[in-house]
Amino acid sequence: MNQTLTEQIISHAVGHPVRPGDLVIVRPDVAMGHDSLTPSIIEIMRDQLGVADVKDPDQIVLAIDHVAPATSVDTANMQSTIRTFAKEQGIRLFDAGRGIAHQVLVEEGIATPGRIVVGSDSHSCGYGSVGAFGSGFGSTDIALVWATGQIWLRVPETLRVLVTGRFRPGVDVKDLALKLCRDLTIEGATYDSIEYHGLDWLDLPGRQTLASMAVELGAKAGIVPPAGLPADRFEVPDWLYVDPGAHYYRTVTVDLDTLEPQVAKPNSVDAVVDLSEVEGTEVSVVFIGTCTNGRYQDLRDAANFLRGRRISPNVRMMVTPASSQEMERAAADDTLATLLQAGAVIGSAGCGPCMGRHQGTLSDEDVCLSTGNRNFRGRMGSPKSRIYLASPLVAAATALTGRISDPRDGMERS
Ligand SMILES: CC(C)[C@H](C(=O)O)[C@@H](O)C(=O)O
Ligand code: SF4
Repeated sequence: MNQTLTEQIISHAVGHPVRPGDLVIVRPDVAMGHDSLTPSIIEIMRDQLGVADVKDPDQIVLAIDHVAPATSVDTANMQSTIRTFAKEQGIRLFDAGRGIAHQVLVEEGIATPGRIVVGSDSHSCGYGSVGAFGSGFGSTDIALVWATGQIWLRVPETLRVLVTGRFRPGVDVKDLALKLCRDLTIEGATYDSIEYHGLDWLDLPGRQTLASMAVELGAKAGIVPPAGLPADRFEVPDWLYVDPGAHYYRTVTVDLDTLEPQVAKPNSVDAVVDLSEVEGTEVSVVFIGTCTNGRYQDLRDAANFLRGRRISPNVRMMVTPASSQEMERAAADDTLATLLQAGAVIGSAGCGPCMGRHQGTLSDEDVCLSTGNRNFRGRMGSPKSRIYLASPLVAAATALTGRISDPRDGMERS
């Protein structure tokens, strides 16, 4: 039977071939919970489902990443609840400072090709970067997985993104992710699984950027075929391969040879334009971080651009590494030092100000250019603030001038 990667993974999990539209019950390999929702998931499991103990502690992973370390007595108490629960149930916990779950589960080899990884977070689609079926679910669904080990799923249709060409200097995978938001819109792939083809050459961080933004198109999952992943870290099961006979209900093509730097304007992820249309817009904050663009390579790109220069005095620049490991790499060479010398503030590894809860919450007056994935009204703080989304390179160029700037100009200068 000819199948997409999505269909292969779900078929393997249920033990028989599935088709789009089938309703199936699967046993996810991993069910992740983080500090924002785990206390309520525990409550649902215990008070509403009447189940005291999780079915399989080895299936569950917990992370304290959203407001980490705690910022108030309330968040501190919620995090204590999570620690106690993890200890008592024998569940693996990545505590504050280790980093964003979506990054940590990839680093730790918990998300691997062919696995089903569900999480209480919409950006769980990012696990598709390693050829897993990663998907976000609501608290009740996750509580059910913890209680029973299982979840029900409707097999999604698969939308194929076919990428040709190569990025030109100054353009990167974030521009591709934003271009897809522009072309498909925020509802263009509702409940689909997106598969990104033509990218066997793309490195893992690039795949993570791309897959993490599948949900911004409404998708249930976003999978990059695992060919080209570092073989020493990721074993690809023999039943998981790109089948030339697979059926995609729709194919969208993007040619990287002609792709320009892209920017999403406030207040929608699909309000995307070529950078030239918003070039010169004044900003007060630049944020580099998140599960989309907070990795070493992102910090490195910004540092390379800013080396030996100071950011504009009109801008505050926040840099939040996605994990302790990524932060360590940035500290081991001159990446962190370069960013500090340029005037950046470095936050503790985690989600940082992405959701506006700490480490750089935006004021009424702020206009932010962020490397994150969402720019809804009030996303990073005040509902009066405004957020533009772009690549780390555009973020660095913008921090330098205090206005949305094209990194290609700076590259020519240096
Ligand atoms: C807090 C969490 C439930 C939320 C999500 O599901 O995505 C957050 O991570 C986000 O990015 O908005
Ligand atoms: S970094 Fe932002 S988008 Fe990613 S999980 Fe954290 S809050 Fe959500």
